[in-house]
Amino acid sequence: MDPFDPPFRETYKTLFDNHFKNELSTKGNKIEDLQEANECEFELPLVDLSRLSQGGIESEKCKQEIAKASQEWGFFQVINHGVSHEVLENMRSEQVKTFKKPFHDKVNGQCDQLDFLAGSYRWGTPSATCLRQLAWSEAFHVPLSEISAIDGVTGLSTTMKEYTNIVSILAEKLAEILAEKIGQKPKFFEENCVPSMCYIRMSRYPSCPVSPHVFGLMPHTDSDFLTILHQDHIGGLQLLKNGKWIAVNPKQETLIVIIGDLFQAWSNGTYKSVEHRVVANKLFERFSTAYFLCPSYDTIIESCDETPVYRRFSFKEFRQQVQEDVKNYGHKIGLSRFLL
Ligand SMILES: O=C(O)CCC(=O)C(=O)O
Ligand SMILES: [Fe+2]
Repeated sequence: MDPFDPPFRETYKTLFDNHFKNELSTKGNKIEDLQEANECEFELPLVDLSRLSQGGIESEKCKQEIAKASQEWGFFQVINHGVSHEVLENMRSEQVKTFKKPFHDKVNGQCDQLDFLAGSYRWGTPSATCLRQLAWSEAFHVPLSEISAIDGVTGLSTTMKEYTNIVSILAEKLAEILAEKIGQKPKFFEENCVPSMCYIRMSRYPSCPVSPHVFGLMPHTDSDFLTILHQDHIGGLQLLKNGKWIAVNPKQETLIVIIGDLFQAWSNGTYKSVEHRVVANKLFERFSTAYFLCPSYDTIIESCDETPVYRRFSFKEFRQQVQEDVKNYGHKIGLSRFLL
């Protein structure tokens, strides 16, 4: 264990003790479905976005691929997305440096010249009642408004600004294409997705000696419109398709697009918000950066279909319901709460 790692073993000692005591009596008790992911015959769609600027039939075909992947997979990869190699690399190296600060400085928000990160640090799962619910990861969860408000004095803040400026344009462009394909107003995102609600999550998954007994990140769906994810070369991200977990293998220079719950509701179930998770790695640490496209709290999510599957709700209502369910049941229930 490195000195900057969160104290997983000490803090969650009771969960570890209970788990391994039970394991001796029941044999196994590991995350039993982990093996399936590698035996996958499917290839996650890969969309070349350079065709969007060609106009005409190529651009139209590209838009159709984006919509099809969002319907069939709720997950796809993009290349030629407009985020340069340099921007991706800078973001990664600044992120690595930040996570390698002493654990207590990260918790107390006392990282040198990184005051804007204060209060944004998360690690583990405070509500976990068993080892399977413990996320073996740490993250900085930073609203865009925090980033834009700071003067770019440090490497990290300048790099984050640069990164989010360009990724937010990409997120909005993809969202507009998806809106157009279901007959919703493409301008919706420009009008409703304000920077104070969109955020970036920088994650680190330390190497995990007790893998496969814990996840890096538990199975979940994203509570936003869509997420743009950049993962490093280690791997571990998986998505659920037809009841099977499928590995999203790292591919250099690609970004991953994940459809969130709000798009599923707004499209009346046409686009899918699928479960995904991160498997902890025994030997290597892993880094990822996720950008979440979210609307303001009072934005109403309502399908334009004549026979809606979900009742209309505000984003605030959705978030409150998720928080309440997590508190009462230990996990998110999500969109099924809003079914008609
Ligand atoms: O780190 C990853 O690959 C996935 C992160 C993720 O799913 C999330 O932050 O919601
Ligand atoms: Fe996610």
